[in-house]
Amino acid sequence: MTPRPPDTEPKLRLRDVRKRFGAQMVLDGIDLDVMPGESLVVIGGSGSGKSVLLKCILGLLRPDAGSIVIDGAETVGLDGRARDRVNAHLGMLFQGAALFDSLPVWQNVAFGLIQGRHTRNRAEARERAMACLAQVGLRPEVADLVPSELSGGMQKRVGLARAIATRPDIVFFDEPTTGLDPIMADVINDLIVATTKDLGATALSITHDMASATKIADRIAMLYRGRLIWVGPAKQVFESGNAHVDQFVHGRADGPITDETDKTPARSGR
Ligand SMILES: Nc1ncnc2c1ncn2[C@@H]1O[C@H](COP(=O)(O)OP(=O)(O)OP(=O)(O)O)[C@@H](O)[C@H]1O
Repeated sequence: MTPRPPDTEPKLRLRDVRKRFGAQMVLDGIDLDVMPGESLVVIGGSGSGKSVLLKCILGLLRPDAGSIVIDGAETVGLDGRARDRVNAHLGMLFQGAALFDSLPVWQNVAFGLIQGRHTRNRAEARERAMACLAQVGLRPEVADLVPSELSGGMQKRVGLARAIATRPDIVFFDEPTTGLDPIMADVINDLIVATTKDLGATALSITHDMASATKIADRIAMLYRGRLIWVGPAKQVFESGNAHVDQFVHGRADGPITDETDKTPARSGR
């Protein structure tokens, strides 16, 4: 049998993506490719547009112009069922975990399985949820608690279990370590690496926590004033040769980044 050629098509391809709010240009022509199985992290200061970029990719915001191709198919302009079909292949860990407080943990994890019609069988959904909870290091007893009974770190684990429950092709991580102490942040970073590897998934994360970025990224891209000013291997981010990147990743007050809102790299557990 002839070996299958390696995947050379990006899992996610952005071309000239633009978004403005009134007079404020937030995304000013973003080009980005994320290859299958790759983990790419977008870094940038507060207000640099990381969340807007993520929302555009997820279809929660419509770009003013440009193209966002997921698995070879254009997604800009899709809505209703067509968008749901795309999103059924995506997993998302929201900032603050965004769990439903009225539902027990296992139902939070199973939510996407039932909603995305991966299964209609409640017992099967619970079984899958329990397996995902074990994967993120939570004991079975946690399954029947409600999120408010859990610590912040445990809630993040539940959010991660939910993100991977549907075995998505692409997982998105929105500031995954925000609000966690440095040790718990490191545990979550390790789990992110382990679970995405286990799925063979592609990962796109946004963060301003450099410890997290360097731990989970194969490549890092820096967003500044609406543009990706540097994209390169994670290992090179501290020797990028770009003065803006250098200032940001070392968290220096002095340098070419002059806008207060642009220079806020955070350590874990900011
Ligand atoms: N729906 C909206 N309407 C108007 N302006 C918006 C909207 N969403 C975002 N913005 C603006 O776009 C800019 C980028 O915001 P965004 O939330 O993407 O930043 P960020 O890089 O994710 O910041 P942080 O790290 O603080 O979360 C900000 O100036 C914000 O006020």
